[in-house]
Amino acid sequence: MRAAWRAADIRAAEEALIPTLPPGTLMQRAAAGLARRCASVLAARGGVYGARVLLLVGAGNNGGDALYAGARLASRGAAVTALLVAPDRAHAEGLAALRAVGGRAVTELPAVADMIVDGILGSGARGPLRGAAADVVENLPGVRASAGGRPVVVAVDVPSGVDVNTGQVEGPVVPADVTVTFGCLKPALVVGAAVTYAGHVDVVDIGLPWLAVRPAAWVPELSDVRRWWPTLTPASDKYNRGVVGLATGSSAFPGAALMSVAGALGGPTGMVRYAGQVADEVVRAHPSVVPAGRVADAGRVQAWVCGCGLGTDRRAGEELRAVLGAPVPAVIDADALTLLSHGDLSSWLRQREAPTVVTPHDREFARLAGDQPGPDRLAAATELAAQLGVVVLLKGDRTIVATPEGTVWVNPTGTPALATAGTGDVLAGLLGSLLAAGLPADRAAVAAAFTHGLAGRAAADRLGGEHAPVTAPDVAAALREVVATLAP
Ligand SMILES: NC(=O)C1=CN([C@@H]2O[C@H](COP(=O)(O)OP(=O)(O)OC[C@H]3O[C@@H](n4cnc5c(N)ncnc54)[C@H](OP(=O)(O)O)[C@@H]3O)[C@@H](O)[C@H]2O)[C@@H](O)CC1
Ligand SMILES: Nc1ncnc2c1ncn2[C@@H]1O[C@H](COP(=O)(O)OP(=O)(O)O)[C@@H](O)[C@H]1O
Repeated sequence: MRAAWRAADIRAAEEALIPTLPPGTLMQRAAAGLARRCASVLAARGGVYGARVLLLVGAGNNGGDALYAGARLASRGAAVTALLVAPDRAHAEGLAALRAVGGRAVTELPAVADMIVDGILGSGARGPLRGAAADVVENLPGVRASAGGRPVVVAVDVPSGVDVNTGQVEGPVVPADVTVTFGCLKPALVVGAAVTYAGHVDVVDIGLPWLAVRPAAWVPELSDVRRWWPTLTPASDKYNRGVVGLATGSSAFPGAALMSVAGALGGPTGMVRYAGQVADEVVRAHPSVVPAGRVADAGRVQAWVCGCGLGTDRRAGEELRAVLGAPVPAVIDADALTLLSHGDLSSWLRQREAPTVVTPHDREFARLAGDQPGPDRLAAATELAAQLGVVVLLKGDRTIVATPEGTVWVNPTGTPALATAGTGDVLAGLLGSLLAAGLPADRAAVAAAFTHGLAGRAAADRLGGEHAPVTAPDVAAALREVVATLAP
């Protein structure tokens, strides 16, 4: 797993480190890593020698990094020009270093550049880009590469125009093909609208120590999910692998039952029970499922999934009560979230001792929290988790998992291929299976979102690419193949 820290925490760590090192060491490390990456990008596009590199240089140290990196590229034969956004506040030593190797400073945007290095703003950004910085960014689309087409853009630390701590984008922004970030990830590189502007993210080691404060977010990796995933042993049987129950679907929404059951069958449990109005359809589609009409009649399970397509009538409310009253972990999704937001049921949630995961998309989140998550999705998910005392899985292109204790995860595997009806039901079923198999609620939620994202990608690949018309059954089918690759 990788951590994304807030700008102020990184700054504090850097300031503690600086007195222990010769002056300028951190910036030189940053600039060396940046220049290395720029050179490899240029090499792939015809070479460093003779390439026209335009540095966008802001008033702070982010501009300093760009200037020193530009000097390194100039000494390898690149034609480097620095556009000084705030000429009287540009990093003086960096500018001198660039000039010493033949680089030029300008105050007007040139018409041609093969590469743009965006050093306007980094972790010192406050609010949307303003003044001369905003003007420069508005005019960037007019710059063309020598061979025609668009210059390749490398962002220094973060793309200029993003909120480093939340990933919010409110005004003009410099979209990057590559972001070279220093020391560690930042929230804007993993969550929020900013993510789409960062391109490929490279972390350069500048010797920053592991920070002693809680990260803004953790980003899981495949190795984490592999480590957590329950394994089969010769002693496994259908009961000790865990049994998951699904109180989902209704006569009005039979598909939600089928999709959630398909998700559960893709998980690690040994048995799936279904309790609901469409048990016949479920068994016809999935003969291994053990059916019942109501939660009370379903037999023992180690976790419940409730809500996908359940409806919001009196019967649905009774089923949700039965699930909330059961002393086993529960996933509360879709219609069950709407039911929760209505009556007295949220107090049932607080009284539960077994772990609960709620899985809202933005509109369901608004029903629970009173408002949509807004631009700071990390904070929104964390606040709701603390308020309800449950794990919150906030769906989106970067699904967030927040615990009541304040630990936050951002899933990196999401794909727009999942933006289709019923994929949330598949996710809920899979999550229930992981809970029933004994994973702690936060790990189960993180592993489910991660694997679900991989399944969305695999389904799209199988149909020909990311724009293929993926459906929820495709995702459920791909899930079983993805899970097969998780074996140690
Ligand atoms: N610390 C270290 O040891 C290391 C740091 N490193 C590097 O330093 C970077 C952080 O540098 P930094 O703190 O100087 O801030 P930075 O992002 O350059 O911008 C500040 C300037 O921007 C201005 N400004 C702010 N908001 C604005 C807006 N919306 N629109 C327009 N202008 C705005 C603001 O102006 P002011 O508000 O003061 O008028 C101020 O002058 C970091 O990202 C990394 O690249 C690396 O070298 C590794 C070692
Ligand atoms: N643009 C997107 N990028 C990545 N994932 C997405 C995107 N849009 C939706 N998803 C994912 O698809 C799923 C949709 O769930 P949900 O809205 O509950 O659908 P349904 O209720 O129809 O099953 C969630 O896991 C969500 O994170």
